[in-house]
Amino acid sequence: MTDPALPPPEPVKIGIVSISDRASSGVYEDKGLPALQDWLVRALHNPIEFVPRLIADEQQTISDTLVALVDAGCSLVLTTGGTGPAPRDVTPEATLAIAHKEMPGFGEQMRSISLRFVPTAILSRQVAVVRSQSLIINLPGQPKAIAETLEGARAADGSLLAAGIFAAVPYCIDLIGGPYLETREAVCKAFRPKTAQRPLRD
Ligand SMILES: Nc1ncnc2c1ncn2[C@@H]1O[C@H](COP(=O)(O)OP(=O)(O)OP(=O)(O)O)[C@@H](O)[C@H]1O
Ligand SMILES: Nc1nc2c(c(=O)[nH]1)N[C@H]1C(S)=C(S)[C@@H](COP(=O)(O)O)O[C@H]1N2
Repeated sequence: MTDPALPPPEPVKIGIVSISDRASSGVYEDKGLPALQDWLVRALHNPIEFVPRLIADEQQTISDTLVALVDAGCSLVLTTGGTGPAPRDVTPEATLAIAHKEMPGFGEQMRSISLRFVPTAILSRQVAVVRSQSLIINLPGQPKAIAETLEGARAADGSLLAAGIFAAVPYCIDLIGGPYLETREAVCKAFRPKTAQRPLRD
């Protein structure tokens, strides 16, 4: 049971960016932004202000969009799409171009989790970086890959086979000076060292 004396969760601004030539030009319906939004609402207790962007696979547009979202105060920016090897897949290059620090563990863990779902997981060149007080993470373009990489792989009984990368996101955001993110344990159990933990909400 949640202690009623707990202060309310801090608000957080999150940028969500769907990068797809076809979705951004109307060839197909964008499923990236709804998938990102749905998962984050399920996973977090914090009130979220989403800043959504649907853009084409153009390196400069992607970099400019990421910088604008960071400047607008997004503590977290999640992108989906454009991480593969095709000529128009330039999301990692656009992300690294505006990085202050690279965070290689996120990409490594996402590829490792994703190999439990598809052998082509190794084709994703996804990266994560810190820019100012914002963590930016690339996710693959397949809409189902969003929950897979954020939440992890589960056995039929619901137990975790591989931890999703979101478990490490709240503490990373603590360390770069952002709001205290509180996750719903049924979706994602955030890990923080004991000294950084506040009372759990559920
Ligand atoms: N925003 C999206 N909405 C719905 N489905 C998507 C989206 N992005 C990707 N997909 C699906 O995932 C597949 C792989 O994504 P990928 O990012 O490689 O797309 P793509 O082949 O480069 O084309 P595009 O950039 O035009 O979406 C796509 O072929 C499509 O079926
Ligand atoms: N979890 C997960 N990861 C995944 C996939 C997937 O379906 N699920 N698709 C893979 C495929 S087929 C490709 S080509 C790469 C790059 O995808 P992108 O260009 O859409 O970002 O992500 C890979 N990673």
